[in-house]
Amino acid sequence: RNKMPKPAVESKVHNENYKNLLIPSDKFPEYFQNMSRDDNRGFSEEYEDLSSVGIKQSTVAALMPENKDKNRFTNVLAYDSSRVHLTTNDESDSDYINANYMPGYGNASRQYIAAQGPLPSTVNDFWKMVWEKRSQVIVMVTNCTEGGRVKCEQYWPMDYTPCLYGQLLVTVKSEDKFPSWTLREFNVKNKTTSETRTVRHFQFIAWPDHGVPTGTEELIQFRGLIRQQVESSFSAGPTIVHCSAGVGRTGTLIALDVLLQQLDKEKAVGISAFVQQMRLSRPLMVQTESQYVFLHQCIMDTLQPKVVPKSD
Ligand SMILES: CCc1ccc(NS(=O)(=O)O)cc1
Repeated sequence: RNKMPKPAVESKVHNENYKNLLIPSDKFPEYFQNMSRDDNRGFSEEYEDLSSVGIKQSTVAALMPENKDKNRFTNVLAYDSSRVHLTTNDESDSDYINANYMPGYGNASRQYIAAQGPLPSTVNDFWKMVWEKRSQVIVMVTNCTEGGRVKCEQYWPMDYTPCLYGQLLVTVKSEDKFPSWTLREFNVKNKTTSETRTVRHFQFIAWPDHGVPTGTEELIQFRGLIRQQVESSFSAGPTIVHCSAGVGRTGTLIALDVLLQQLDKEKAVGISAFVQQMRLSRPLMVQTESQYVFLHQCIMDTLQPKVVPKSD
């Protein structure tokens, strides 16, 4: 039988052994190039392999009659094993919210909460979660409406007038708009105890649903602002990240934050392994192949920053 001619450069980087393992920084450009071959064939195969991870887990709470209307999408339900539980006043109350704890870098557990964008009927539950889990950072990676469709209820005041959400009085203290994101600071006062906290809101406004931002730079910069804030706020609870369904853009942002920490500390990244880990906690995390490839592009652009031509 005619033997296939050996490829010009015998790739030592892309082979089965690397699947699900760490890719060393110095090997990443060649790895990326190999996975991109034949119209992203390597990425497509690896992403397809993720499709069954975690999907057999139970969602009993999400499907209970009193909770069904708390889910924005019938096919994006919180797994029982990792879901966030709210306190209840009595047996009749429900502890359910469509939100799951997510691991962070280095197997740190419960570093994030991945949540769907609040519905009109779940805005008070969302603020109750912020308070009870002592979260001080909320990351929103969607607009409230996109293409004329509601993606998320606006769960904070429209102006500087305080609004009451259940027992929590929320006041907007500042709002700073930038081309791709808006930064807000909320003052949250618990009416029952009079305790007051500051919660910071980071909203990325340039990320189409089911897609990716135009370039990697803005999202990498946005992630840097969040990382800076998280690392300066001690004794805070999990960082809450949400979009509309709380899986595609939310999963991609959380993965970007963890993988850039891994790259920094280990000079290596395991993208497939972390996406698998997230999918054991919430379905569809990193919802599209384009988002999966985008994560790899973010690592490439971090390793090989684009040179901006000098203007004369
Ligand atoms: C199928 C339901 C669904 C709707 C929207 C999204 N996108 S998002 O998770 O980025 O908001 C993901 C899944």
